Amino acid sequence: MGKLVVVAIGGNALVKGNDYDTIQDQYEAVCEIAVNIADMVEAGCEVIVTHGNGPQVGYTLRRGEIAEKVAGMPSVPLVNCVADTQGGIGYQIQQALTNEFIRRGMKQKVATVITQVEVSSNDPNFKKPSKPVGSFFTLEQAQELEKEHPDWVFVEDSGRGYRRVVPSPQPIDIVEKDAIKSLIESGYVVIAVGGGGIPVVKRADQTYEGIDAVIDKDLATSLLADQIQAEILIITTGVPKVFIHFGKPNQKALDKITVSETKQYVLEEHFPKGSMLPKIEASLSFLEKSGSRVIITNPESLKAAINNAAGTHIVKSYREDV
Ligand SMILES: Nc1ncnc2c1ncn2[C@@H]1O[C@H](COP(=O)(O)OP(=O)(O)O)[C@@H](O)[C@H]1O
Ligand SMILES: NC(=O)OP(=O)(O)O
Repeated sequence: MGKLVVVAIGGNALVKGNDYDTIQDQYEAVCEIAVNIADMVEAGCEVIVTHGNGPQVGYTLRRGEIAEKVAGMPSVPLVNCVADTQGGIGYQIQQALTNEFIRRGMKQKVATVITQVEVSSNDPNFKKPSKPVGSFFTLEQAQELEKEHPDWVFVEDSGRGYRRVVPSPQPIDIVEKDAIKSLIESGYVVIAVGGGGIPVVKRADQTYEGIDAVIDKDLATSLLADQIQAEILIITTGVPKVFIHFGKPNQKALDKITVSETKQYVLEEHFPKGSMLPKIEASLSFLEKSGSRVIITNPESLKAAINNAAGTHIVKSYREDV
């Protein structure tokens, strides 16, 4: 059996241009990433793919709101928007990967698992929305929209513009973890925990109920990687490596760092809250539980990254890293 690797794809990586990207544009972006994932599978890795939905879930929510306003149709609850994007993006990744394996003459099987992720209804994050979704706006546009919709909250998103935010509770349990594990053991490439998973809470009688939120996909991916005892967690995003002094003239790319060095960089505030920090927190959480290595890189570098030739590698300690 090969190394069990969980690979997360950022939702922003799937939208190339702007709000007017089509579904076909998104499929083309997915197809490019599928080539990189197929390379890893061909190199012998057992792979689970997770993905974000930040832009897409915001668009889906907005479509429902506009349909309600213009045509009086019932709006779609946020939790169902998450489920819709999980299914829609999962379908595209599943088809792109299946086709890539067919082209390569590989008999690899692919399946997407609709994944619920348990959160606590008492999570304090329900009271302070923090997860940016949907379009990017200028400050003036955001102020105008806030006037129009007093219940909407906007934040500045890592120098890229203003975005609406929704509650983002901490993931507690991946409900379908055993199904995901069984599929991997049966030889499937599995797509799971899309959009951070569909947020659900447990009722007193132990049954589940959906709740309106968007879970951070890096945190949910890290939890999944721990619960299925993966060896490596790879978080792909828009940059080939993590930097200190990011965006400044003295920025420096990091090749390999330990958990304790990473914690020091967190204290020195090298990683912004809405972008790189959740990835770093997810990485530390995985390494402090079961994981042995986290790689943060862009999708193009995946194959090189598993051969230690690309990306930023975070390890428990240099001594243990052989
Ligand atoms: N210290 C840093 N090192 C590298 N990238 C950083 C850093 N700080 C902020 N970034 C930015 O954060 C982005 C990743 O966050 P984001 O785009 O929100 O994630 P996702 O790819 O999951 O959608 C990177 O593409 C980069 O532009
Ligand atoms: N759910 C989520 O974290 O999506 P993004 O990675 O697209 O922000």
